[in-house]
Amino acid sequence: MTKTVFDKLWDAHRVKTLPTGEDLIAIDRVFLHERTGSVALESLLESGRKPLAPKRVFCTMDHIVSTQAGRGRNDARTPGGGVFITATRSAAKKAGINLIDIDSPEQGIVHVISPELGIAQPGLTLVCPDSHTCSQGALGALAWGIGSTDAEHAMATGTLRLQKPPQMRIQINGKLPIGVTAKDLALHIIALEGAAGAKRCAIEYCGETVKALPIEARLTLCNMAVEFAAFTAIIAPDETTFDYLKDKRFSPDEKNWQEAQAYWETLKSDVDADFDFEIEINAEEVRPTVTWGTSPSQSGALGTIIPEDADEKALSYMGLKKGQSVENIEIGGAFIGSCTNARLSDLRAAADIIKGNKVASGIRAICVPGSTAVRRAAENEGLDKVFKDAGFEWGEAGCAFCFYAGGETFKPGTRVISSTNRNFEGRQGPGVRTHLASPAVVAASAIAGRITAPETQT
Ligand SMILES: CC(C)[C@H](C(=O)O)[C@@H](O)C(=O)O
Ligand code: SF4
Repeated sequence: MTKTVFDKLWDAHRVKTLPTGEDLIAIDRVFLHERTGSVALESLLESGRKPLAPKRVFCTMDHIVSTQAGRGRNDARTPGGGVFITATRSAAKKAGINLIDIDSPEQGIVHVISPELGIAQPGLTLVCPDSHTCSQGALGALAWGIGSTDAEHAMATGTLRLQKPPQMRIQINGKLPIGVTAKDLALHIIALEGAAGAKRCAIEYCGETVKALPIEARLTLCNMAVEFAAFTAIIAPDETTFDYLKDKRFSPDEKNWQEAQAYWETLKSDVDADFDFEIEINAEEVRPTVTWGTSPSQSGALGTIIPEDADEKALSYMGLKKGQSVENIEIGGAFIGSCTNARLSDLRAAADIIKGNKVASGIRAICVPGSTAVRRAAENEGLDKVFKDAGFEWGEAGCAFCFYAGGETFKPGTRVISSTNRNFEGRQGPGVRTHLASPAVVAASAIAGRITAPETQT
């Protein structure tokens, strides 16, 4: 019988099929963060249990940590949020799991540091109580977001019961035009198919365009799968994946590398493998894309207009009109950050555009690297200086302005161009209007003071 890469990972982890029709799936790694992981960890300890395999459990501090440089990293940006940090720290120590604490040189957003440290690997199952865990499928892992109760169960038993999801193949062929990124591609696909378009499927992204994407861009593409209502996304591992994983802290060492790679090479869909749904995308048609509404599916290529059938409620929140161009809308804020687009390649792309320019007057522009390692690497290249000289704030690693945590935010009503993944009402703060875009478009717009593409595109 032919199998997809997803079938291969699923079958390799199936402990048994239960009378309910669900499968009991072995979980290789659990990742936690202080916002939701602390609940699971504390509940587990309170019930008198410990993780079955503490060395397979990882925890970082990312969601509520202050990302304002120089303000003291124990200072949570949510009023009253500090308790999540202290409770997580103490529970993680008691449980004996791998804790990547606020002051660790490895600290950062879970979906940024998991690949960076080689925790996400091809062929592994990895779960985290966070919806963007699908990002990590970019490395050929079977990774998906769960709730806190399931996280507790996975830690206690090393398994989870699950109904096998349907599968969707998204084949992307053709060359992305210059200046068009994986973020534009993700927004383009979601706009075409709708926010529910992935029908709770496990998506396999494949095709020549995907093969040509570096790992950081693949992570961006898979990150947005949950905004498309997918169970998760996966990209079959290849040479790009193997090269990326060499010498990472948790990657197989030299002694075990060959054996690991030989297994990883088998993790691809058979030629005649069956999928429940198929979508084909022509990458050449993708343009720099920006959302105009309050769902990631409500977007348009720069140069197009907001459609006549646009959702009224979304337009009223966003203060926009049907027929209005998505280009040249005046902004009040710009944010480069998040697990979608705050890796070194994202910061480099933005810095290239910003270099020698100034943020337009009246605009609050912020760049928050996705991890402390990204921040360090960026500083070694002098990117922090490029951002600061242009008038950007330069933060410490964390989720920061990707989501409103109750503390600092943009002023109500501010229109923000943002490299993040969610533009729901109030996502970045009460009344804040979010336009999702690539780091390049965020950078160009911050300089222009209005939504615009980098010069290569105009
Ligand atoms: C806090 C967490 C549960 C949440 C998620 O699951 O995605 C957050 O990361 C987000 O992006 O909204
Ligand atoms: S950066 Fe944003 S989307 Fe990603 S995990 Fe943090 S809050 Fe969620």
